[in-house]
Amino acid sequence: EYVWPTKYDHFEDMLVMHSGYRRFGFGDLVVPCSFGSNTVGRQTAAEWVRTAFHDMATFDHTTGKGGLDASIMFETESGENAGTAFNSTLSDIWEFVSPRTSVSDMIALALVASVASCGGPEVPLRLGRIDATEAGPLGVPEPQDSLETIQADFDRMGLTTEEMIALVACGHTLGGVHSEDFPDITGPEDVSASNVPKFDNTHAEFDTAVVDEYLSNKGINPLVFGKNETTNSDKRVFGADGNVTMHKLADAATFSSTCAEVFEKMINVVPSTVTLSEPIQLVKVKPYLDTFKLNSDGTKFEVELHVRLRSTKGKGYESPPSSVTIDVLDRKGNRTSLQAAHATLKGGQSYGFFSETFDWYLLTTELDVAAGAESFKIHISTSEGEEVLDNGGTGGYPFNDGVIAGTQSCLDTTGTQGNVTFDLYSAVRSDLVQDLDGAPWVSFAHRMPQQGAVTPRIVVEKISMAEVTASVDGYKFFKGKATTPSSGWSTRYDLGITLKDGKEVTREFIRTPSTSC
Ligand code: HEM
Repeated sequence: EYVWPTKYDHFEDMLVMHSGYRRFGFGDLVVPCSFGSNTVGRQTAAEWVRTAFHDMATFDHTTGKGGLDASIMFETESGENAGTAFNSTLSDIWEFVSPRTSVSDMIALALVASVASCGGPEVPLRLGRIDATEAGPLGVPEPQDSLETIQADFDRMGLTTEEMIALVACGHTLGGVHSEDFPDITGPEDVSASNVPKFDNTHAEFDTAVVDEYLSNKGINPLVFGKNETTNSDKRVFGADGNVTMHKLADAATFSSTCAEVFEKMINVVPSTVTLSEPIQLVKVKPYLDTFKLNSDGTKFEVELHVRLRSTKGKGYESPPSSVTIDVLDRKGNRTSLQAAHATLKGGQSYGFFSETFDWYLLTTELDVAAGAESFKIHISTSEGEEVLDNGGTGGYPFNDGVIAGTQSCLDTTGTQGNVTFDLYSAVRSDLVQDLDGAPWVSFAHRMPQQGAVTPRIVVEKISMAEVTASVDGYKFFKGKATTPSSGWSTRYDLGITLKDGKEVTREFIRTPSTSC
């Protein structure tokens, strides 16, 4: 059962909240499938799918090396990765990379989002991929390769002939071949950005056209019907088992379910040292503690709390609850019920792929610092009765009032050329200060440019904080300094304390401040 918070909460947000209230906008780049963030002759959704394949295609199942590990970042100059698609995909996902999101997990998400946006099936998404720090071996099949070579490549990746056929057909239902990168395939007559012969007549629809056109021997796929037989690799691949698999794939439902299976298998091909999470499940009731801070005189906690209810047909609260109440437990054992209101901006709803809808409730309140804030439960009243959610049986959703982000945190741009310094403050509950094992800390995620790659690397630095003289009743203040290249100033940090009994209390994934010191 889901217990809040998890390190993948942010990922689940990116996966599902594409429009409406509190949208994350990751899907915008591939919506609609035919355009997205396209430029002439380029289809972003197709590029994202191709990038996932090329990154994964170097896997060797005998050594467990390679696979979806973002090593493509360092391999874009190699011949088997012709075209600008890879760097363009990596630039697209750049701003979403964080200490909680590896580039390789983002590539997997990119595939899932593209397939969804183009009308394809839901591909389950597991997380936990770890990024390579250098180029891996080569190994992406190329159009001029013989069937034996291509089969040997897929065999090395741990995929059967049937899976090979399906994966190529599922991939090549989108996009086409760029004349600028493959003039030998498209012909020398018109080599231009806009000349991109497509794999089928519906290149922006995730459908069986690529299969149908192949089977009827009447189509436009440049890797099937190309004048140059040498580069007709799709023709060789599709016919590898005497068209048995292609005939199966001609059925729309089979095509859809098979593509979901082989895509899932493809994005889960990871180095043997990586353990992936369970597939991300959409959470039915999810809280967001957006603000939890001390007011100016330190007597109150200022709280802004959202609750997101899934309202997707058949999967959530289809008719709006009559009330959503937050039941707050203070440190003295007292409970207070506070009513959350349906959010009003953009109708208080957000939307995702596969007709997902969510309804948002908001509570803005102040709580007494003297009483403390332990945890909260969520009460939801519907026509069927009242439901009390206690965070998957844990007794409540924690406020974690042991460590609070200091609002004094600020950005100092006057430092060394090209760098910025942050003064980061935390408030630590006074009764915990005597139990500290070492100083309170900041875990700061630097976004460091990396040589040979367009995507930065996340380097996490643990910084000790020192006590400052200011304090309020119940809390002591600490300060730490982090310096980072100004190009990567917008990042995240965690605050934490380690107690003598080994327990850690943290407040995580805080945005760096933009106000100047
Ligand atoms: C034998 C294996 C394969 C070969 C030889 C091959 C070859 C190619 C070539 C030459 C292109 C044109 C690239 C460009 O001009 O930008 C292409 C595009 C593409 N490939 Fe493959 N491919 C193979 C397998 C796959 C697989 C397994 C997938 C996905 C699962 C895939 C997905 C795509 C997509 C989506 C495009 C369109 C890209 C765009 O329009 O920008 N390919 N492929």
